[in-house]
Amino acid sequence: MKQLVLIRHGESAWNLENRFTGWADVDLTPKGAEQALAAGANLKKAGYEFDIAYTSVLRRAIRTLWNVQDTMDLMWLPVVHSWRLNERHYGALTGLNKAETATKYGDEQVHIWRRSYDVRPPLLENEDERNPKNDPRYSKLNTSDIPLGECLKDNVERVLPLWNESIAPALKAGKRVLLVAHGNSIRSLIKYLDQMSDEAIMEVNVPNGIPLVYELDDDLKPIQHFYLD
Ligand SMILES: O=C(O)[C@@H](CO)OP(=O)(O)O
Repeated sequence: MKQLVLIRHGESAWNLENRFTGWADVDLTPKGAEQALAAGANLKKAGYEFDIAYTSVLRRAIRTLWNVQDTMDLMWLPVVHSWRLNERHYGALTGLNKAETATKYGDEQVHIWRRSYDVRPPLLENEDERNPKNDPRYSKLNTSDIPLGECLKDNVERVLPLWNESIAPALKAGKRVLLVAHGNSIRSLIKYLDQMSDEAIMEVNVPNGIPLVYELDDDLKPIQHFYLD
């Protein structure tokens, strides 16, 4: 049996302020940091061990991983940081308050932006200071890989190369994998693993800081999955 544990980062400052976050690099709240410590404690208590960890290049996921590693006495664990695990890029909505945006554009429009599979949010202008090309951590990416706004479909297409080229081979080699990422990058993996329809995946909400354990067979087909709460 192959073991994959997915954790969405703990509560972030913009989760608390109800703002569209995407690639904005906001930190955890004190509650989010506690959620991450509790996730590590629960994994340790249940006897989980890991050989490698994957996370995004955003601090709310990285700090969540650090807290899990610290609690589990696994600070030595090899860690792969990949932009492919970043949250879905929220385009021009990044930083706006979700409730205020719903008042301005209507609940239905905001629901489409948040939960339709293949409708992108309004894109960033190329010159916008929030364009990831201005951020050194993305300087080595091809311009065509740098998003100005993504729907979940785009996120799935971004995550799968990392799955195919690195995560799946690690699992097949018997490594126990811990992956700490974001609501939509984890949704992308769940959709792929459980072969969910474009509609069904949009109903899945991944809670902050609760380990989601996947037990996989040798072909990486899920045997079962459950939250470790
Ligand atoms: O703001 C975001 O980046 C995400 C996750 O918090 O929000 P949503 O629930 O709309 O996917």
